[in-house]
Amino acid sequence: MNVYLSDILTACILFPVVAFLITVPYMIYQYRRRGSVPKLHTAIVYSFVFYLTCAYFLVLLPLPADRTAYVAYAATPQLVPFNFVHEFLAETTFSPSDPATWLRVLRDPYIYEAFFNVLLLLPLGAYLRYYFRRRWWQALIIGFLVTLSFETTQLTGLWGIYEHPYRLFDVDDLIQNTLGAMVGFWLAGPAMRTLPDLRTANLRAAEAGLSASVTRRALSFALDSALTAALAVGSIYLVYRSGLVAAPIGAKATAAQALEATTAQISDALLPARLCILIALVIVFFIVPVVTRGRTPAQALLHLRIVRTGARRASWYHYLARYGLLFVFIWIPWGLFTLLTEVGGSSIGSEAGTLATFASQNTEACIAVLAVFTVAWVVSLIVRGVRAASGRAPFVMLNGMLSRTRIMTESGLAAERARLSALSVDDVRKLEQLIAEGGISLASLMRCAGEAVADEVRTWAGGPVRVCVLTGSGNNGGDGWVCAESLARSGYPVTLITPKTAEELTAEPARTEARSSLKRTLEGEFPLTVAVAPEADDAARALDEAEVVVDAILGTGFTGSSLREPYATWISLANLRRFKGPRGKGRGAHRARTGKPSKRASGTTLRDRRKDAPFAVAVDVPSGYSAQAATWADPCFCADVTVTMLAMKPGLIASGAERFCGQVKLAELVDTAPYREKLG
Ligand SMILES: NC(=O)C1=CN([C@@H]2O[C@H](COP(=O)(O)OP(=O)(O)OC[C@H]3O[C@@H](n4cnc5c(N)ncnc54)[C@H](O)[C@@H]3O)[C@@H](O)[C@H]2O)[C@H](O)CC1
Ligand SMILES: [K+]
Repeated sequence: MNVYLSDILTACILFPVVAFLITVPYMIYQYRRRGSVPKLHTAIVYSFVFYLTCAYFLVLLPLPADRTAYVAYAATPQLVPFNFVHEFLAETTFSPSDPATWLRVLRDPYIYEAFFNVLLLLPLGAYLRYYFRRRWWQALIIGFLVTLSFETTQLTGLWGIYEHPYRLFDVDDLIQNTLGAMVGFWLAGPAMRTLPDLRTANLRAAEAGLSASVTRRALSFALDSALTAALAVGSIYLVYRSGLVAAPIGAKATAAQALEATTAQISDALLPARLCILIALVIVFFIVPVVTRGRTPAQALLHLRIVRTGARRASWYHYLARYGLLFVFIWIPWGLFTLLTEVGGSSIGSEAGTLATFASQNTEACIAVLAVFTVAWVVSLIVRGVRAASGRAPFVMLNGMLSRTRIMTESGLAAERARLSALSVDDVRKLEQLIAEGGISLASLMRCAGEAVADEVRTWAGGPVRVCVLTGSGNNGGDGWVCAESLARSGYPVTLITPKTAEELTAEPARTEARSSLKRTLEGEFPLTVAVAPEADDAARALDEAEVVVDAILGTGFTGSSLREPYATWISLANLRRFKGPRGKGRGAHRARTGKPSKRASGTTLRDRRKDAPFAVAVDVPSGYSAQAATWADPCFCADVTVTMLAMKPGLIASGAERFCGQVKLAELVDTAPYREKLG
């Protein structure tokens, strides 16, 4: 026991630091991928690394005194399964009928060691289910492999470092540890009902990453400044080292010599150093952005870009104006300050003479101006920073305003450009025709559209979860068929709900795609459950079981102000499932039976979705929502993400669209630029 405790104590002191160092690359990866570090994920990864480090060291320690130490009890592996039960029964005085012996059981080494062995891998099982979203059999295999690695490390004397095994290879440890992983896995299930859904946290992190936050920009400026400083210091060192110019004060100068040097001498000799600083600034803040079309080195690292207002590409003079102004603003208070401090100096340059005389006569006034300027600058910076942090306004600095430039994230820029190049629904149809005339068939567009939605599901789910695809009888439904096939092929259990058989569909290419997909699944190429015009109860069951719902009922072909059956019921059921939970879990039984639309269920925001709600993806546009007019029917599908095809549509970028569309992502499917030109 003491061994365990002292090991835990060492771990408590040392491992938090080690775990943090291991977590840092993860944070950098997340920052670059999503543009923000998801706090919850980072905390979980940190705790996981910390736990694994502790667990491994608990297994390794204590080490033998020297490399050749022979540990007698560890020499022969214990290969009899459940040996600890035999040993316990042979030695124990425990009797179920005698309560006085009950406590003794807990103090029996066979029992508490078994208990600790189970406890050791219990967190692993929980992490595997909650964070890594593994299935039970995957947790079983991983749990077993981890414990096997523990035992083998002991058996091989830390992989040959020690000449003999120093801890016993015990098959019972394997059994108990693996059991622990499974207990953790099962306990995580109920716990997950109250724990936050990490996949939604991912969605929020990606959303947060769209905007160039103040912290991200401050970090980028700090990194660029550090790089500039490094370049400047390096080049100054090289310049003076080369002997081409005299150092301001000779390396071997005495203090007296240094004091004798006049301000002018120092100023002359400092000129090359000042030039070095200027060149470093020009390289980092001008030349690199020109070469990379709008990114300083740190901005490239943090996925930021300088653009003109309106998300247009900036030119070289924009970078010059932006950073030129910034450094002028930074320099003004500094220059004023220098001027003031140099007053009374013996040799002020003639050009500064008049100013200096003025400054010497009005020192207090100059200090006041300097203070007011600096305070106003800092206060305005803080005010704009706070406003930006609260999401009320983008963080625009004065130099940005004057140079008409902005800093945006790469993902935010893509979203903004997509928003600015939105097309009306009619234009999207014309675009489709132009693309088809250009040689890319509508069927292949449909395949790309379905794949784009399937990719979105895969990114979110991270593993094969149960999916329910709701399809309509038009081409939006066709996208749904392609998506269902793609997911089924990657091992996702998919149920596709359709109002008609594939044969009865009339829209093309949806009919052809649905028929061939059905043929392939009937031939056994991939498993797909197809429910044709199911009863409301059956549809509800499929939705209750699903972890992802794909809405491919209606797209841009939706007309009117209400939905016809069976779509209205399906959408109500999907919304009910997301906002009220599965049947029998707080949802009215009568509503569950009839699938009667609930007014409250539609048009609720992401915040109101249940934690265990399935992830909802709308294909092109949520069904019941007008992609053109931004009006909606009751019910209207509420999505977490809408994957829209070819171009953004006016309804998707209208204010309040988020309520139904969630996050809107553009799937361009093909390079639309040449066809847009033809569209005029
Ligand atoms: N055109 C292409 O090749 C591609 C299209 N893509 C996807 O297709 C849809 C647009 O398809 P379309 O067939 O024009 O319309 P819908 O599927 O959205 O709907 C038509 C279908 O819906 C019925 N309907 C209309 N209004 C209602 C209503 N109020 N209630 C019930 N039913 C209604 C109508 O009768 C028709 O049967 C587009 O959004 C894309 O998702 C591909 O992305 C690319 C190729
Ligand atoms: K849809």
